[in-house]
Amino acid sequence: TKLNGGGGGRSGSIVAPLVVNEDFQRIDVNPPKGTRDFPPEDMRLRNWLFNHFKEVSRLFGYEEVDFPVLETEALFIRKAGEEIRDQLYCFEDRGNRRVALRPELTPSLARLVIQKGKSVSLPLKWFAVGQCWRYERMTRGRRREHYQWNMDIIGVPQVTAEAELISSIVTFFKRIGITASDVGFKVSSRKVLQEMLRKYGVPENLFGRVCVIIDKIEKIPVDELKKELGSTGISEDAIEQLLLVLSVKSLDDLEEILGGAGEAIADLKQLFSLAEKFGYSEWIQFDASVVRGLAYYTGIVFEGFDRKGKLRAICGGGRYDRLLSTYGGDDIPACGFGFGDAVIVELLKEKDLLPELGQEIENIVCALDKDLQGAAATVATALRSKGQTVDLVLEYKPLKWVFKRADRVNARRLVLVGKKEWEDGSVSVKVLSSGEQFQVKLNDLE
Ligand SMILES: CC(=O)Nc1cnc2ccccc2c1
Repeated sequence: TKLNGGGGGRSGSIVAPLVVNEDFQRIDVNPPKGTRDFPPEDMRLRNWLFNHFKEVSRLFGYEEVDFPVLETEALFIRKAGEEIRDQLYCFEDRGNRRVALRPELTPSLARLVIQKGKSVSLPLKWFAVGQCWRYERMTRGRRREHYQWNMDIIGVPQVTAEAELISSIVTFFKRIGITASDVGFKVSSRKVLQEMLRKYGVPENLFGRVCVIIDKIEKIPVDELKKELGSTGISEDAIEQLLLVLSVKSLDDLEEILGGAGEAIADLKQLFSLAEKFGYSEWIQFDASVVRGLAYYTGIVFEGFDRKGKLRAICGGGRYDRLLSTYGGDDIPACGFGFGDAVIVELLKEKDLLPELGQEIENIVCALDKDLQGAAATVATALRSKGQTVDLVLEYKPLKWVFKRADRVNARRLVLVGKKEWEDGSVSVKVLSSGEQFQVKLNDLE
C-alpha cells in the first residue's frame, strides 16, 4: 500500500490511508469476452432501435412477451447439425440440471404457447426483443450475445401470415429511412425441397438435416456440400437434381420442374400476390437457394439482405408448422422472424442513417449559495412534478462549473436559486440558447 507519507515527503508525517487495497489487484473492468456494455451513448442508440421494433409490433397489433434468458438445455437440443446447436451456451447448474442461455427466442415462445394451451385463443400475435447467446471458441473473436426482435403468428396456416410478417419488417425499414433500393427479401419455400426429397424417396426424418446442409450453399465449396449431402444417404442423382432446383431463377422455371400441383408453387404465388396488396412487391424476389439454417422451418422462408452484398443477412424467418408438436404440443401452425441488433447497425452506418442522439435536459437547477441547497431541491421537485426534466446540482458549485455542466448535458435553461429572489418565492431563469434571463415566481415556472 502507498501511505500518505509516500506523497512526496511533505512534513514526513505518516497517516494510514482510510482504505487499504493490499489484498486484490484491480479487477478487469471490461465485460466478459464477446459481450458488450451499453454506456449512455450506446444505450441511446439501442433504445432508439428497440423503440422502433416495438412501435412497429404494436402498430401491427402484436402483444409483447418475454421469457427467461436461461432455459432447459433440452429445448434447444435438435439433431440436425445446426451451428446454433454447436455453439450452445450450456452448462450444468448447482442442482445438476442441464441448462442453456437461449440462442434464439422461438423455442421459448413455442414452450409458452404449449404451457398456455387452451387458455389462449388463436391466432396469437406475439413479439419480443431479447438477448440471445452463443458460445464460440475464442478463435472467432465474434460476439457471444446479441439482441433479437421476434414477431410470431401462432395458429394461422395461410400464407397471409408470412405476408404480414414481411410487411411489418418493411414498415420498420421505412421508418428508419431504409428503402427497397437498399435492401430486399429473398423468398422461397422449403416445400420445394420437401417435394424434391419425396420424389427421390428420401426419408422425411432427413428433411431438417438436409435443409441445414443446403443453407451452407453459399458458404462452403459445392463439392463439400455434395459430400455432406451424400453422407445423409441421398443418392448422387438426387443431389444433382436438388442443386439444379435450387439454382432456378424464377417461379415459372420452378413450376416447369415441380409441376403446378405442389403446395410450394401455390404458396409462393399467393405470397407474391399478397405482396402486391401490402404494397411491398419491389422489396421481395423469389430465390430458390434460400433455405435458412434453422432445422424447424417447414414452408415459406425469407431473409432480408443488403443489395450491395457487403453484409450478412439482416433478418430471417419463415413457417415452422411442426415445432409445437415436436415439443409435445398440439399440431399448431406457426411462423415468425428474428431480427438481430448487429447487422442493421452496420447497414445504418453504411447508409449514413445513424441518428444523432444526445442527452436532452430541460432544466439545470442550482443554488447560488450554500444555504439554498434545500430551496434548490424544492424548485427541482416543483418542476419535476410538472413533468419537466431536471438535473439538480447536488453540491455547492461555482457558476463556471454549472455552465460547463449545462453545456455537457445539453440543458435548455438554467434555474438559479438566489437569496434575494427566493425571499419572495422567485427564481431567476437563463435560457441558454438565447441568453435571455428573467425572474419568475416558482409557481409560474413551467
Ligand atoms: C453479428 C452478430 O453479432 N451475430 C450474433 C451475435 N450473437 C449471437 C448470439 C446467439 C445467436 C446468434 C448470434 C449472432
